[in-house]
Amino acid sequence: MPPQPIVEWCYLKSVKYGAAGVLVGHPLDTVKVHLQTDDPKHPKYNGTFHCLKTILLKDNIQGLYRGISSPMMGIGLVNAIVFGVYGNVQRLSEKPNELITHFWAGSIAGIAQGFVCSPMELAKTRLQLASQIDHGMMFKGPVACLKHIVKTEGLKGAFKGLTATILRDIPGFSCYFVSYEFIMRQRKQPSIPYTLLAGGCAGMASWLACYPIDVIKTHMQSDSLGNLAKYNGFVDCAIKGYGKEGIHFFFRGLSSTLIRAFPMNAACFFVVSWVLDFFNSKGVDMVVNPDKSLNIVNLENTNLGLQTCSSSPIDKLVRKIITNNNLEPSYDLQLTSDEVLRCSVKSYTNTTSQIDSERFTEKTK
Ligand SMILES: NC(=[NH2+])NCCC[C@H](N)C(=O)O
Repeated sequence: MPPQPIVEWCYLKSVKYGAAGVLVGHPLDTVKVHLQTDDPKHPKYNGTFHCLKTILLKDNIQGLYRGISSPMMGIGLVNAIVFGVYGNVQRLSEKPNELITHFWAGSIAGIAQGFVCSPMELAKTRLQLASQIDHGMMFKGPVACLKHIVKTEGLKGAFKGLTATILRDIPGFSCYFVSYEFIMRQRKQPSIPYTLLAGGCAGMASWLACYPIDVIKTHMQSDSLGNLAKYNGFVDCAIKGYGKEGIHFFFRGLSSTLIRAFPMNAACFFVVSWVLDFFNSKGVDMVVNPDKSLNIVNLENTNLGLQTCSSSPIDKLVRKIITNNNLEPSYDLQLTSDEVLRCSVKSYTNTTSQIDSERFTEKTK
């Protein structure tokens, strides 16, 4: 395996493309938060589109984009933690290709990102609902909002909703990765549209798995600060919400979440698989056999356990390696098994340190 510039790379990519996803998805996130916190006795909104329209008419496009700076600033870090932790846990486990491993790796990633995600979403939620909470106080941005919270409530205040965030994201991310893997495994060579479909479905499945906990999280994070707080914690919030409105409480805002989840996560997985493709094309390993034939291990689909939609035909890849290693570029290429490509090199000038047979055997085990 290559060393870990992967984290840096993923970070830079996810900042860029994560930000694009946030830009597209934020209005529906705002709708979700408003629907979740609407008063069931005197509802202001009667559905996703009504809510969208009402906010637009009242507050303009600004109303829908309020609070966006928080996920904009945090999404890169959150995604880097999610995909970095998930990938490494999955890769280093004993059975990296079993679905159950993806499940555990996703859960651990969900816990790890919670510590950044929770304050990020706290600021986001409070900015989105600015006109209704904090005495209608308008903060300049997420940093000003969190500063105010830390000043009045202490550091603990900035982590309001942490338990709910982690409890949401354990099922959220385990379901996210398991469903993505499962859908991708239905195809031998997933096309680009298929990869987008898999990512979109994984996003929707993950929100279905954790939505009621997300409702509680939003209520915890939009609750008044200090002594004025309505809820005494996660369980108290769930009981009070259920008591007030029954099971319906846990599902308000679900449709806007699902609509948002599809494009957002289709794009997210697509970018990730594209980034990994880049590494996979470097992660091809090879060994020169005593008979001067060359074995090339195609690491595609093993790196970070994500299946990729490779745009680079293996043939091109092999050519690159051959030239990079100053090998004679004419070769016969044949597939000897799913993972191992054997190509005989007519002649070669030198063997670089990249070529070592032990790594080869380990990877094909
Ligand atoms: N419930 C979850 N956290 N699911 C994972 C999806 C995360 C993704 N960034 C989204 O907001 O759609």
